[in-house]
Amino acid sequence: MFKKLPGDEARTLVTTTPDTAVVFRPAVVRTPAIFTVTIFLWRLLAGIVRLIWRHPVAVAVLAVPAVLSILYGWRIALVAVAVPVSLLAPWPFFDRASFDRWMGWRLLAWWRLVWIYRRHWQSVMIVSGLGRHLQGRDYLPHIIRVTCTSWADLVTVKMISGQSVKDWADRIEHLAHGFGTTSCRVTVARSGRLLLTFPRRDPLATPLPALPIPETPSVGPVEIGRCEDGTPWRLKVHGTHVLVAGATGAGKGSIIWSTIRGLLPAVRAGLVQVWALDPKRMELSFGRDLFGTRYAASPADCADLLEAAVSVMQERADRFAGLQRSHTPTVDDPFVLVVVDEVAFLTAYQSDKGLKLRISAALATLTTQGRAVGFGVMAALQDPRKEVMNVRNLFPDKIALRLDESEQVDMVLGDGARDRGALADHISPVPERGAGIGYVRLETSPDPIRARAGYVSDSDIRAMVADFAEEANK
Ligand SMILES: Nc1ncnc2c1ncn2[C@@H]1O[C@H](COP(=O)(O)OP(=O)(O)OP(=O)(O)O)[C@@H](O)[C@H]1O
Repeated sequence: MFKKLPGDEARTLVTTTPDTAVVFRPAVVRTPAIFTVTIFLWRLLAGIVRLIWRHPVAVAVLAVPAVLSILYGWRIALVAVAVPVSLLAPWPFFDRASFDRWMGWRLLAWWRLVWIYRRHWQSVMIVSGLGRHLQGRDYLPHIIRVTCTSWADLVTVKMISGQSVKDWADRIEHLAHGFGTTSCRVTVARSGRLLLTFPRRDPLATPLPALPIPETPSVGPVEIGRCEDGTPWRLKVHGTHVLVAGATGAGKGSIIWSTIRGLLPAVRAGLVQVWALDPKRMELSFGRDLFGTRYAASPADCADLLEAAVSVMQERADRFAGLQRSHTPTVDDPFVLVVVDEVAFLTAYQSDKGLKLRISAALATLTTQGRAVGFGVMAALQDPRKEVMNVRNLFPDKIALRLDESEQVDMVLGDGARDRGALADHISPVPERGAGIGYVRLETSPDPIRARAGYVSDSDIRAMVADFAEEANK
C-alpha cells in the first residue's frame, strides 16, 4: 500500500533520480497574481535601492539629466550636462594625479566592473568550478567591490560558504584568462573574503637604474628597488637571512649589489661589514676593495672566511649572553653581512668532502645563531632543488627571480607560493624586461610581493669603489 500523497501518480514520467520506484507529479497550487506582482515590485525596489547605495555618483550622473529633461525640457538637461563637463574637462590636463584619484580610477573601476567582471562572472565561475549549478540554481561567489590602481584591478569577492583559499589559488589561470589579464593573485582580505589582483599592465617592465646611495648610514631595511604597487622595495637584512634564487641571467647580481650600495654609508661609518664569498670570481670581485681582507674566492679560502665569521659570532654571543638579546650595530660590534654568490658551488657541487662539510656546518651555524647577535647571510643560487640547497629552510626571507620550472617556485618561496600568484617561471628571459624582477616572500607574510631591483652597472660599482677609497683616505 502506498501512502496517499497529494498529486496524481505519473508512472510514465522519466526521472533522473535512480532507484525511484514511483514518481508523483506534484500538486499545482495556483499563486494569486497579487503575490507575484508584490514580490516582483519588492525585488525591483530592493534592486534600485542597492544600485543607488552602491553607485550613487553613476546613478546621479544619469538620473539628474533625465529628471531635468522630463521637468524642464531637453535644453535645460543639456546645459546641466555641458556645464560641469566643460568645467571638469581641463582637470586631467592640469593635475592628472588628483583627477585619477577622485574620478579617473573610480570611473574606470565602474566600467570594468560592468563590462569585464559582471559580464563574464557567471561563465568564468561556472567553467572554472568556483560556482555551482545545483537543482536549476546558480550558486556564485559575489563581487563586493572593484577598485582600480594605475596598474591593476583589485576585485574583492565573497566566497561561497565552504570554499577555501586553495580552491581559488588553484584556479588563478582560469581567472586571469577568463577576465582577459595575464595573471591573477589571490590574497585573503578577511574571513570569507578574498582580494583578487588582476594586473592591467606591468609597472616593472622598464629597467630601474641603480638607486642613489643613501645620505645617512643605516643597517636597513635597505631600499633596493620598486615594488609593483610603486612603493619602494625595502629589503631587511639586519635580523634575518635572505636567499636569492634565480636562473642564470635572472639578475641575482642586482639584488646583491643594490643591497651593498644601500649599506655603503653604514659600511663607511663602521656600523656594517660586508664579508664576500665569490666562488665564481665574477660577481663580487668587481668591488673587491669594498670588502678589504674579508673576501674569499677559492673553496678553501671560503671555508676559512666562514669559520672566521662563526668564531667572531660566537665570541660576540658569549659577551652578549645574559646581557642583551638583540643586536644594535656599533663600531665595536658592527652588523656583519656575509654575502655568498652561488652557494651551491661551495655546498652541493663541492668535490672535496672535507671542505663541503666545513662550509655547510659554518653556514648552518651562522644562519641558526647569527640573527640575534648581528650576523646576516645573503646567499644566491641558481638551482633551488632540495639536494642542492639543504640549508634552504634556514633562510627566513626568500626571493625568487626568474626560474626555469614552475615546481622550483614553491621550492624557493615555500608551499603554495606559486598558487598565490608568484609566477617566477613566467618572468621574461629578456634582460630588459625580466632581469632583476622577482617575487619576495617574507617571514611575516604568506603573500608574495612582486618587485624589481635597481640595476647596479659595472660603472656604478667602480664609482662606489672609488668613492669608498676616497672616503677611507680622508
Ligand atoms: N635589475 C636589473 N634590471 C635590468 N637589467 C638587469 C638587472 N639585473 C641584471 N640585468 C641584466 O641582466 C644581465 C644578467 O644579470 P646578472 O649577471 O646579475 O644575472 P645573474 O642572475 O647574476 O646571472 P649568473 O647567475 O649567470 O651570474 C646583466 O648583464 C644585465 O644586463
